Amino acid sequence: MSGDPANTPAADRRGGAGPALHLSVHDLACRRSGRLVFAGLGFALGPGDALLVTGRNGAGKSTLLAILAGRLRAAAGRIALSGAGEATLPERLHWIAHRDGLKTALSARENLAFAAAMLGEERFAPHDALERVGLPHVVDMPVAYLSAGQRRRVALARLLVAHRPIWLLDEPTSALDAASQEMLYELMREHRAAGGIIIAATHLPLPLDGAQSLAIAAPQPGSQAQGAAAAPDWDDWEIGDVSRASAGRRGDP
Ligand SMILES: Nc1ncnc2c1ncn2[C@@H]1O[C@H](COP(=O)(O)OP(=O)(O)OP(=O)(O)O)[C@@H](O)[C@H]1O
Repeated sequence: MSGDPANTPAADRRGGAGPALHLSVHDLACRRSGRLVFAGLGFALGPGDALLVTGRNGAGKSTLLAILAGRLRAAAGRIALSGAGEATLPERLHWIAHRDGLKTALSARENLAFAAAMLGEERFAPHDALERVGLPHVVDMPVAYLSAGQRRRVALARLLVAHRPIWLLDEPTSALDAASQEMLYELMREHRAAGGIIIAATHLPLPLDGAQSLAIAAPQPGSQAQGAAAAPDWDDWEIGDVSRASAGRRGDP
């Protein structure tokens, strides 16, 4: 399939055949090891939108992404997803975390084939995705033999082997040289032009035109995470439907 947004059908530009996807977060709070990490976080994103999440080390940027990915439970708040049909939020997103999640004994191609099989909605073939991130020469090399920047690029190639309309990117430029950063910026531009949503946690400026900003600050002394985490329920919610509260899925490891 072509990666050129101009060749993408209108339904695909909205992230699928259904209605446009919207994601909103209201009054989100998180505790880790009993300590309140953040409280009162909120934002609303639609097709083509981007959110830059900033904050000092330990502010909770990765924690926010992990909650959205369904890996951590929020202490309070609501996450509303509409336009996803029967799909859950974790089923509609890619999460490129600090750890690359690659199997070191497998080749780059095998890692991407595995990811495509796991994620479904196949898009680029593994070889084509590796070509796109500038790594056609390492397709059959075990990931253990790759440099940090090459491994990061293989991880980023996962964005291309399966279609997911929401990208969660944690320090996406980490270990990338200048040319690879430009490649990533182009992928992000194409994704947004095709109606995708990007949430990026970063310490460095990223060229995401018109992006919203969310600066996570330390919670005020005495602030509370009100309410209990609800059971996960990722139905097709309407934004602002406050009667249907949700939080993440699992407790802190
Ligand atoms: N596995 C864990 N168990 C308990 N607490 C954790 C765990 N991992 C992180 N934390 C705590 O959660 C808080 C938020 O951490 P997080 O990694 O989300 O911060 P961050 O803003 O992404 O930081 P950085 O800029 O350093 O990447 C920190 O206080 C950290 O100590």
